[in-house]
Amino acid sequence: MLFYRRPLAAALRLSPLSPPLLLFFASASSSCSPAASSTSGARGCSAVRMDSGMVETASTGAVWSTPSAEPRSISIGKEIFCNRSLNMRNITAVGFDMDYTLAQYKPETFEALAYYGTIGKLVKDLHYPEELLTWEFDWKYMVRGLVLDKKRGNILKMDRHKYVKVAYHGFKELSKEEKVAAYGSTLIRDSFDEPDYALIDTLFSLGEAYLFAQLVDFMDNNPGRVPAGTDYPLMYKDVRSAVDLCHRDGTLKRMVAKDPGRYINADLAIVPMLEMIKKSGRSTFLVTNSLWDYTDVVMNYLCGPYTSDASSGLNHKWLQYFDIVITGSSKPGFFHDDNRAGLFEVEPDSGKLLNADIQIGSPRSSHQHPTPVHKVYQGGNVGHLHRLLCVASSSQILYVGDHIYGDILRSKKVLGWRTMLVIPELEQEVKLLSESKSTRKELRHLRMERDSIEDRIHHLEWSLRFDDLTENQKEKLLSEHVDLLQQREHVRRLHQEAQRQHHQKFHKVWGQLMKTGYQNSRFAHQVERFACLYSSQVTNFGLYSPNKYYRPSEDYMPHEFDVLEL
Ligand SMILES: Nc1nc2c(ncn2[C@@H]2O[C@H](COP(=O)(O)O)[C@@H](O)[C@H]2O)c(=O)[nH]1
Ligand SMILES: [Mg+2]
Repeated sequence: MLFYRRPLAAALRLSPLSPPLLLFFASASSSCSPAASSTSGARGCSAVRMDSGMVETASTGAVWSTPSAEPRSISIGKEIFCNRSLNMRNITAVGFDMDYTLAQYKPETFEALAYYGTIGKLVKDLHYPEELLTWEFDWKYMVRGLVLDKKRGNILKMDRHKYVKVAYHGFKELSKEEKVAAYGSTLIRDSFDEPDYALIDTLFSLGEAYLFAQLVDFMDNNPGRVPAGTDYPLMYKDVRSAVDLCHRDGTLKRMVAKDPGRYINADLAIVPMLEMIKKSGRSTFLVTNSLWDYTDVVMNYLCGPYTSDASSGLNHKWLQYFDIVITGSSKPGFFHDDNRAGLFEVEPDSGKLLNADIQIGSPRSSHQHPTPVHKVYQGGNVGHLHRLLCVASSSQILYVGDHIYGDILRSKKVLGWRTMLVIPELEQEVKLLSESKSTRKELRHLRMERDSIEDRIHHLEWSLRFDDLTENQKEKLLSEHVDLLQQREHVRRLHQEAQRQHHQKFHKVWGQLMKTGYQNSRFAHQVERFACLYSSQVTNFGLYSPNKYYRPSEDYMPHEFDVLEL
């Protein structure tokens, strides 16, 4: 049966500020009291259950300043790692992103919601076959840092030089030859960027990447069953539009508002961390792309144990922990100086937007609290924020976010903000890494052995070129050569298998997040370049002194590894 394409349904073009949506969240508020939240949020417990298998939420609520008899040690999975030195004494304002930074979504429920919502729209609005409704989502399959090749229907993992090291067509792994044929040309180095490629650089994108792979497989095996005229890029576009709509039309947010604990990990350490920052004399701010009504739902849930009483739903008390809140910020555009987006004041109870005809103080030097007239805004740009915060220099701002492009790259590169990237996957990665010391040693030995055999082979082949060898000598060298080739093949296989097993401990398909083979992955490279600090959870920030001087570890070049026996 053929399904015909029609232009993207008008339904896929809702305005982000659609009034019904704002109204919906205003009326949904009563269902968001702590009493209405689900059991999985573990609210009120002294520790939070690790639901996702990926994220261990911080969670006794203890912060650095909590009095304790013994000095606390920080487990490696909760450490803050430093790429570029940062003295907190120079920081006068600490800002936070909300989604996937303060609010850690549970992928098994939240991303599943996005996945099934997207399929619903593909079938209903874009005439994909109903069979898609029976598909299932493996939320652990895709990882951050992957790149989708929209034209070829491939999913790629690259190293820091943008060499494709792992590649799948749908769910079928490409052979080495196929990889080289598609991506091996060193003359035409692809940038692997939009519009032909899509970067899976936020946890929000895991579902759409998985669905794309499923659709590629489906189309290959059932060419007549996707809407006529559909090819891989168009399929990606359809998925993207449908995901986008799920974020805008309430498919996701309505469900989260009904039961935040089902979709978001509660984290009792958020409020103590924010309080500690404020007590240290710094301003705090929130800049999120979410609109006010949803921001209020999520923040009320996250700060709820400290601010809610039985009679109130969304009481906005969480606002006390922030000096400025900017919603609907449209990052990364927000960070562009030439962004002319208007700034609106948000009236918290009604959600009404008013023109922000504000009297904002001029920049002051250091450690002075801003005294803005209002607290909650929508839109605007970084210039507005600087004036609201009264910072003298952008390097006095530390911003914590989860999205390299949306939160970190531009804010650091162009504005000079200091940045911290939240990478929930890191907790598991460092744990496995610390357990794999002996395997890594073994891998290094195998690699050295392979190198040494290869050198002997080359030497032998060189010797065989000389004419003055007797037949006897030649025969001996040739038989040694055969032996060495066998040995090399043996060690190569051992090494390859050990390497494969080592990577599979991290992820069955894509391996270690921060590495591809021996090289840093493209994702790791971006973390290194753009994030001053990085850590598994935002609340790890509360485990350190607010005046800490973060210093990077020593850099090493390849020659130093051998000389220093690292
Ligand atoms: N319209 C779309 N919105 C999206 C998409 N992916 C995520 N989102 C929304 O962005 C904000 C992220 O907020 P922040 O706090 O991290 O700045 C949140 O409301 C998401 O729902 C998308 O593809 N389209
Ligand atoms: Mg975010």
